[in-house]
Amino acid sequence: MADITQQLNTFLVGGAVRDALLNRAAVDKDYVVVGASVEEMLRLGFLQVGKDFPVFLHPKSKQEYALARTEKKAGQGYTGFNCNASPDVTLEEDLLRRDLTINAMAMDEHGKIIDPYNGQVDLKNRVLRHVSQAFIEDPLRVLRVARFAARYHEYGFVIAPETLALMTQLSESGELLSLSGERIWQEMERSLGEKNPEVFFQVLYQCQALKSIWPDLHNLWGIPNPEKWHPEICSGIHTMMVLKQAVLLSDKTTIRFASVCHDLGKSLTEDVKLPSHPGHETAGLPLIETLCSRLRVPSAHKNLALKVCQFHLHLHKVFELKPSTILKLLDQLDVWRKPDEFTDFLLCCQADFTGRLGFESREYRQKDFLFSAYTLLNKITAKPFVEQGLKGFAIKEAIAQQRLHTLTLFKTSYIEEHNMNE
Ligand SMILES: Nc1ccn([C@@H]2O[C@H](COP(=O)(O)OP(=O)(O)OP(=O)(O)O)[C@@H](O)[C@H]2O)c(=O)n1
Repeated sequence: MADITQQLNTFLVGGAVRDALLNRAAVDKDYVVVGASVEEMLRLGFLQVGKDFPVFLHPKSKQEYALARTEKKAGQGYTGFNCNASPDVTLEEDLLRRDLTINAMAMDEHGKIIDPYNGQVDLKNRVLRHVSQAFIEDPLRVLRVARFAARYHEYGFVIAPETLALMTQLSESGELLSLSGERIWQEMERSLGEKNPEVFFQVLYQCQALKSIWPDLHNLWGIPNPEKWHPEICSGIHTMMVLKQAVLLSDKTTIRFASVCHDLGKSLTEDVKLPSHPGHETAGLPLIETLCSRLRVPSAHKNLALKVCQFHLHLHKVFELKPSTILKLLDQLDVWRKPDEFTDFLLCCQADFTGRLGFESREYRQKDFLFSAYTLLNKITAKPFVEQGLKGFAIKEAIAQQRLHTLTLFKTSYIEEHNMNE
């Protein structure tokens, strides 16, 4: 039986065309339909999904088919659009409302590319360029361009100066404040999953968007650190270096997000105390809480970020801590109940340590030490104490004693074995 799309004039559009030309696998396929009406789509069996726009799902393939449309911004925010999806809207008109030239190409059923805004030239020259002034009608596009810059950094893409100027204009107009937290987080989390997420934040910093969407992170640029521990000096640059190191260590966006958050408290250090940052670990906690509730950041991301922020210095200094303090640290990290989060915490601390100019390939023994200590202590169970007839609180006490004893011996032998006495 013939597919219902054969009765329509359909074109593959957007990301699928772009990624096909880049020889990159596309996640979604979006189609645009020219010359059809809502009634015709429904009659053919498509399922309407768009509330604000005439977007449909193919009943079998579940791929997206949208009627060609033009849009005009009518008010503030995302929903303030006047949309015209009448059958006389042309493909070129539909492509004109799109964000970037590389996203404004279409492909017909024979594989022919329709490219009225020179997307192929920009793709070849590795340029992210807006299609028209309609770019500014959707402030989310500032974040999208930053995300594409992060994703395609490895291919050598840069943002066209005139597009960056438009992004700056949009950011400085305050329009970004109308974006919902969910939409910001969606772009941020996707960017964190890309190969060069630091480019996302750098671009947003450069065009002043970070000032609107995450002012505490923006404020880190220009905040100095002691040169001995931070030859790169600037806290913003350090944070980006940490994120790059986190990418080398893990694919998890939880780890990458926590790496970005770990030094936020430094934005609050009083000038007289600079370049040191006493108490920045606790100062950062409410900043993370506020951001996470504003952007509705998932709890796994938030919880790891809070732990890394509060305890990263404890791990850096772990060899200076008494065994009883190390045990307390393990309890505060909730390692006995959350071993996976603990290993993520260790990776974040490693990224913080190696994310400094000239420290990139330095060994971070603290991680190895604390993980080995945890593995050893985790073998201590209640069983022998139960067999001795101990009960309730006495068992807890006995386990704590045994852990302390084991840790004391382990720390001494570790330090000796690694010649770390002086
Ligand atoms: N704010 C937006 C969102 C989307 N689009 C257009 O809609 C297409 C599809 O959007 P989407 O699926 O969100 O993005 P993709 O470009 O497919 O990118 P990704 O690979 O990240 O899904 C884009 O290519 C672009 O032409 C746009 O112009 N402005």
